[in-house]
Parts: sequence; C-alpha cells; structure tokens
Amino acid sequence: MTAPAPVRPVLDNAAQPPDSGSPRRVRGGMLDPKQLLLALPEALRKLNPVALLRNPVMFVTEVGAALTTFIAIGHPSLFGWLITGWLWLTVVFANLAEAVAESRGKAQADSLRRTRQQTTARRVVGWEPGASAASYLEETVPSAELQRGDTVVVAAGELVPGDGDVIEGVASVDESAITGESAPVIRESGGDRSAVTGGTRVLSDRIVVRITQQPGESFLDRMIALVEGANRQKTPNELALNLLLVMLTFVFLVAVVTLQPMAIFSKEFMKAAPDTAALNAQGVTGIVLVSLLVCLIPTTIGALLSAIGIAGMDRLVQRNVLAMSGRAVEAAGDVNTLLLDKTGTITYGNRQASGFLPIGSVPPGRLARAAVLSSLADQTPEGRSIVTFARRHYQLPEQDAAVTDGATWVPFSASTRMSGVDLPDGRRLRKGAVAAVALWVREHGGEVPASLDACVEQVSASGGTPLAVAEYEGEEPARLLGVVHLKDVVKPGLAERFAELRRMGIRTVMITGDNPATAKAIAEEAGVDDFLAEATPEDKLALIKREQAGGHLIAMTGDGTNDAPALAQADVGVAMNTGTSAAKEAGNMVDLDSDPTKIIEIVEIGKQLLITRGALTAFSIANDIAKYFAILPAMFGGVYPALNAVNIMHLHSPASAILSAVIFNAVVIIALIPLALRGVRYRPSSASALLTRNLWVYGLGGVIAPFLAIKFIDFALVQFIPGI
Ligand SMILES: Nc1ncnc2c1ncn2[C@@H]1O[C@H](COP(=O)(O)OP(=O)(O)OP(=O)(O)O)[C@@H](O)[C@H]1O
Ligand SMILES: [K+]
Ligand SMILES: [Mg+2]
Repeated sequence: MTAPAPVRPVLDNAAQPPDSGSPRRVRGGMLDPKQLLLALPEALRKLNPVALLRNPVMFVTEVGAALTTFIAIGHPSLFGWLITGWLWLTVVFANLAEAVAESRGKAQADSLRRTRQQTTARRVVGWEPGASAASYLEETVPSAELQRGDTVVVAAGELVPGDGDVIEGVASVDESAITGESAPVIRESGGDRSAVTGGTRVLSDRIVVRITQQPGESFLDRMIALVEGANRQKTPNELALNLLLVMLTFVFLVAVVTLQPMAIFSKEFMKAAPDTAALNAQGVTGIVLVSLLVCLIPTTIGALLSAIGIAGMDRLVQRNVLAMSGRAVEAAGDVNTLLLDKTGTITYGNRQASGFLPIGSVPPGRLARAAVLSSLADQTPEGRSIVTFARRHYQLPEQDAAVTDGATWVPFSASTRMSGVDLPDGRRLRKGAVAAVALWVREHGGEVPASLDACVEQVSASGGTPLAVAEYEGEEPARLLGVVHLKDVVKPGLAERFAELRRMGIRTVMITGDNPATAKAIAEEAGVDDFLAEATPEDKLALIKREQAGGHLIAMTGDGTNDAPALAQADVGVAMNTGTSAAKEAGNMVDLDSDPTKIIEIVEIGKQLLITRGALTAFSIANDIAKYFAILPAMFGGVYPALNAVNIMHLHSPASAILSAVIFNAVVIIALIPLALRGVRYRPSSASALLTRNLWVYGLGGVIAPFLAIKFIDFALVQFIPGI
C-alpha cells in the first residue's frame, strides 16, 4: 500500500504562500474577486424561493423583484427595468455572500475527503489484555465494516482503520492527515492520550485499538460535514435577530403599503420623468412602492447574517479547532470563567515516576517491589512508568508471574484515585492519591505516620504528584510504605496567555484530582487565578453547575475521560485532540493542536463574531432609516413643496433618487462581504467600551454613508441615464 501524501485539512487557496508560518494564521481579509465569480453559480441556485424562505428579508426582496418584473413586462420603461435589475442583483449579492462563505469550507471538505480512504482492518477475535499474538484469531475486513466495540491490531506502517481507544501498547502516530502537524505523536493505552483517529498512520510499534465509532460516523466524517456546513443550524442568537428582522420587515411593509400620497406622487413623477409616461400611474406606484420597501427593510444585515456565522466557524477551523455547533462559538464570546484540568492540559500530562521515598525504616526495595506489584496490570502511563523506573533502579526479583498468578487487579479510577492488587497469598497492595491511600490504611486498622507529611511536602512543593503506597496482610494492621514521586512538566508560556485572559475579563481556574499542595505549586507556576484540588469528576461537574447557576458562562478545556461530564456540562467544552474519545465526544469543540491556550483564540473569535453581527446590524438599520430620509424630500418635493426646504441632497430627479437608493442598497452588500467574512477587529477591552465605540463607528457610519453614496451615484451615474 502506498502512503497517501499528507493532506492539510487547513489548506488554503493557492494564493497563499506555503511558508506563511503556522498553517492556521492564513487567509487575510482580502476577498479575491475570483472567489465571487466562482461562487456565482451557487448564488444563482440559491434564488430558489423555497430555499430563500429561510431568510425572510431576502425572500421579501425576491418577491418584490418578481413583482416589478411583472410590472415592467406589462408597462415597459427604462426606469422600470433598471429598478427590476437592481432588485434581482440585491438578492443575488446576498446569496453571493453566503455562497462565498460556504465555498471556503467546501475546499477543506474536499481535501479531507481525499484522506478518507478505504483501508483494510485486522480485526481480532478473542483478544484479552496481555494476550500473545498467537492466542487470538485475526481476520482481515474492510474498514467500512468495523462496528463499535470491535478490536483491531495496527502495526507500524499501517493506517488506523477507524476511531477508537488504544487498549494495549504504545505507538508513535502520524496524525498530519487530521491536524496538519507533521511531528508524530505518542498514543498509548490507559491514560488521557489513548484516542486514535481513523486515517492516521502508525509509525512505530503495534497497538491494539477498540473501535468507538459506528460506520459512517467517524471523526473525519463529522469534520467534513462540519466544514461543509452540512448540518449548520441557526443559533439562538441568530434566530432572535431573524425574528427582529422579520418584525421590522413587516412594519415597513405595512407602512409602505398605506402610504397615502403615493397616487398623487405617481402623477407628479410621470411629469418629471417623461420616459415613464409609458407606465400608467399604477405601474409607477407599484415599482416605487417596492423600491421604497426594499430600501427600508434591513437587507444589509439580512444578506450578511448567515455569512457572518459561517465565517466565524471557518475562522475556528483555520486555527485547527472544530466547533460542533455555532451556539458554542457564540457562547465562547461571552465566557466569564475558564476551567482547565491540570494533567495533560496545563502540564504535558506525561507523569513519570522519578523516585521512591520510603517512610521510616521501610527498606527502599520493599517499597519499590510493592509499587511494581500494584502496577503490573495498571495500563496508565503512571503505572507503566513505575514498573519501568523500578526495574531500572532496583534489583527486583523476577518471579512476578508466580506471585501474581490468580491475583485480583484493582484498576485505577478517578473516583477512588487508587489502583492496586489483591494477591493470592492474602497481601493487598494499594497505590494512589495520598489522601485516598491514607484513608484506606486507617480503614484497615493502620496508622498514618507523621513522617508521611514531609515526604508528600517534598514531592508536592516541586509540582510533582505524590502517590502513596500501602500494604495490608490481614493479620497486622495496614502499613504505609512510602511515596512515589511522579514528575510532570508545566507547558511553557502559559502565564502570559492567562494574563491576556484576565485582561479580557475571564477568570482561569485549574481543577485537578491531585492534592492541594501539588495543585498550588502548579497553579502558581502556570499563573491561573484559582484552583480546585482533589476534585473527582463529580466535583468538576458540580463546580460548573454552581458557576452557571450564578449566571456565568463557563468554558472548560480537558482531555481525560474523567473530564467528560464536565466538558458536556460546560457552555464551551474544548477537548484536546490527544485526549480520550469520551472527552472528544462530550465537548462541543475539539482542538486538533491540543493547546490549552487555544481557548484565548476561541474566545476572541466568539467575541469577534458577536461584535461583527452587532456592528453590521447597527449599520444596516441606521442605513435604512437614513436612506429613507435621503430620498423622501426628493420624491415628494413636488407634492409637498415644504419638503424642499430639507432637500439637502439636490438629487437630479425623483426617479433618480429612487434608482440611486436602490443601487446603493445592493452595492453596500457586496462592499461589506469582506468585513462580514473577516470580522470586525477585536482588541481586548471592556465590553461597554467596545459597544460604545462600535455604535459610534457603525451607527454613525450607517447614517452618513447613504447620503454620500446616494448623492455620488446620482451625480456620477444615474443623472446621465436618459429619461431619468
Ligand atoms: N495509575 C494510578 N494509580 C493510582 N493512583 C493514581 C493513578 N493515576 C493517578 N493517580 C492518583 O489519582 C489522582 C487523580 O487522578 P486524575 O486523573 O483523576 O486527576 P489528575 O490527572 O491528577 O488531574 P486532572 O484532572 O488535571 O487530569 C492523581 O492526582 C493521583 O494522585
Ligand atoms: K435595505
Ligand atoms: Mg487526568
């Protein structure tokens, strides 16, 4: 089988230089006119009125265009046809905005589709932990036939046939097909780095994978649907805004239809514009009414609303974040509190044993031996590292198998925070979080020696995780043997990014199952505002619910199975791609780069989305009202001479006033497409300062723009059209 060239999902149009650094920071705000042209067929397809019903403002515009077309056919005139043409263009421009926004995702989906190829899977039957290759049956099946719960073997050089969790082994995996990142990553059983994705390639070693997807519902499938916007739903905010737009449209519809002086106006109008004499008064009335209506209803925001939302999702994909819903993106813009789990999110999560600290007179070898025996079946990275470390540094007897034959293993769980073994000779060994093991010792008649504190202190102060090891033989009381030092490293550069979040008004809280002393050391080093230690999955969930009850919007970043309930409860749940399938299923976003500081960019994109939508709504409504006042005096000056006093525009004629306004109304959509796609710039500052600034810029801009633009169109173009 030949290796497919790694395809970046985050690819960009050819115009982008390939060496633009990070694959994410590409594609500026410039809108290539070629893109508009390419999107034109799709824009024309979107003229289908049934499809357009989703966008009521544009639907009304299309009905208006159809009406004027009718009138213009019945009573042909240049004025009638020009208005009709520009009304149709208005709808096409709106469709173009959406089509351009969508086309960006389509290109990405195409490249992902090339990654999703048929492979064969080596499915095994009768697999058991630790079984040798000879002891189970292997069959070759097409990857498409894999079911959830199947077990497959993947060896070096082979493609992972489907999404799943590693249940045995460690391997380096090339995930560039999904993440665009060429450096291989480690995937291993047991820990928080156990998820593998179909379509990625195992580079070394051999892993056993339990499939977690159903056919056709793979991560890649979902990713394709997502970037294509196939199942894009309107968000609650969009629905609310849409309702407002519908109401405005309705109000203006009623207002325009009941305009009394229209009939008188029509007669005056025909006198002023001889060309239109071909039109009867009713025809003029119809065309002018439709024009007025389209100028008044919020066509600008109606045209750009969906493009703004799609572009927001797209900006996330640019940064290698997959958002499962637009609602999550919006929520990100309003987040108050960010919860991060410690291991794997703030730290690299590769906790390795780095020392044994026996208590009192316990011989170091005995502690090491107990630690190893209790870890032999522990498939977590911590457990495996204890075995490796002890074997390397201590002379340990090799008859493990004889001692543990028939033993009952106690697997690690985030709730008990312990793991261990009950040996057939009656000995019970436990290792785990100090508080949990201390409790176990007391429950079994033992005492916790005061010297434990010093050992724990020593490990915790350095940010390490202490694991207590204890033994219980049944006759004597249980005994604490000592502490294993697990080392972890804080990811660099976090403190600055958390400071940035603070400036955005977002509080960062680290939550961990680790003890308070370790948590404190790591919290200080990472620069978070607060921390919660010794948290069980239930505690994490409760914390989120409490914060939400206080009216806060919560974002949560995590990678572990123990984070899954919290990720599901959070308003924004960002799962690390390195994490477990459970975490990725639970969250509403996946960060392919597994970078906990990515949430800053996610928040920025969310805020930018909300600001852009707000700014363009303000602009659109200000614009419509101003447009009305710009053309009214020109229209009715003949009927009500008093209006001439406020006719500051001095437009060429009533017909020109109307045509110029309709042209402006259409052109402003095209002019604002780049802004809708790129988003209004966001700088960290308080929400109210931002609001004030944007109201000034876009509100005032919306009032002034029509006066200047309509005058310009009238002066430079329309006045030269004969008969208008
Ligand atoms: N394999 C293991 N065997 C026994 N105890 C363990 C094992 N792994 C971790 N522990 C203990 O259980 C505690 C809780 O682990 P858990 O994975 O729930 O949280 P964590 O990884 O420390 O924190 P985070 O929530 O940030 O991932 C750890 O702090 C450690 O003391
Ligand atoms: K309008
Ligand atoms: Mg963890």
